[in-house]
Amino acid sequence: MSELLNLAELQGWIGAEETAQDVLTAALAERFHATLSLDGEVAKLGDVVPRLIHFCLCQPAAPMNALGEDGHPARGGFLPPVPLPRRMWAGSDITFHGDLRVGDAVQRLSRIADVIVKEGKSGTLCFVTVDHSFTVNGQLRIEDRQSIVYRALQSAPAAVSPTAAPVGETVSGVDPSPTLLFRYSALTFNGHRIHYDAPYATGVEGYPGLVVHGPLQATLLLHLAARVGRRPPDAFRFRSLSTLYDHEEMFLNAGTLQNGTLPLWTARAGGPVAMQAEASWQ
Ligand SMILES: CC(C)(COP(=O)(O)OP(=O)(O)OC[C@H]1O[C@@H](n2cnc3c(N)ncnc32)[C@H](O)[C@@H]1OP(=O)(O)O)[C@@H](O)C(=O)NCCC(=O)NCCSC(=O)C[C@](C)(O)C(=O)O
Repeated sequence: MSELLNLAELQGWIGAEETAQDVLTAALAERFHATLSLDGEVAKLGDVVPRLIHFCLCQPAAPMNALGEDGHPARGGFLPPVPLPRRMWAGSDITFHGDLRVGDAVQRLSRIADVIVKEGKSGTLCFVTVDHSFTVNGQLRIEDRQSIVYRALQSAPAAVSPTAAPVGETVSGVDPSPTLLFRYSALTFNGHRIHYDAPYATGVEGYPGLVVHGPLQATLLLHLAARVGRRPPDAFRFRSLSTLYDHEEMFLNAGTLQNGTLPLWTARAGGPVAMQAEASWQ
């Protein structure tokens, strides 16, 4: 384990809670629809909105002087002060109990559920698990268990599986252009520089390009699942296993829908699985 990490101290954050409020506006619904190139009509006041729009809601609006070097709010407030600078979204496990609609006043309660350290092939990994619940008028709509991973700057590039991802039964290509990445960052009020600041992403964090957001990949996969399953899934979970960058086309793949479950994954052409996901219907 890295000498910098005091796990017992970081685990003192377990149980910390934060609440946030937001109103789901027609403007957000329209911009989300446009950025994700979704089919159908844009949701209007009172209409059900597309799933995973909740990633755009209740985001912290830290003042400029409260940001860390990576562009996220500095750690040590709600999130534990993990002293490993490279932050990535590792995965999420989401259950939809109901729909969100344009005009909803949404409340998010977030709680630090766990902090653990693992030794990965690329070096020390610190995983922070955050449980979010989204309610409207006191009614639970979404439960979302998010896993964030932190890594050292000097850690080796994550080992990339030599096995190319299989090609799905349904495949769709997306150009993860800097414009798409920027618009998604704006939708989610995410100042993380790895997605839009190429000199920082390559020179400081050592990536070969701008990093494609985990939640963007997840949202694109969920909407592919909704097309294959002919309705939005009731649950969705994903894990980011390798990184995708802006300079290579990203492929969204869906496997075979069986017993109400659909495997999904993203990959670049000839590359390994980047995000592994599963959509399920009750
Ligand atoms: C995390 C990396 C570095 C580990 O890569 P590695 O080679 O070091 O790990 P490993 O040796 O394969 O595995 C070590 C252990 O970690 C576990 N593990 C391994 N991966 C995961 C995962 N995803 N979720 C949960 N567990 C994971 C794995 O199961 C194993 O556990 P074990 O020892 O108990 O068997 C590597 O998997 C990787 O590079 N993943 C891609 C991450 C990514 O691209 N995320 C999306 C973009 S970042 C983003 O969206 C940011 C945003 C939106 O701005 C934001 O800040 O919120």
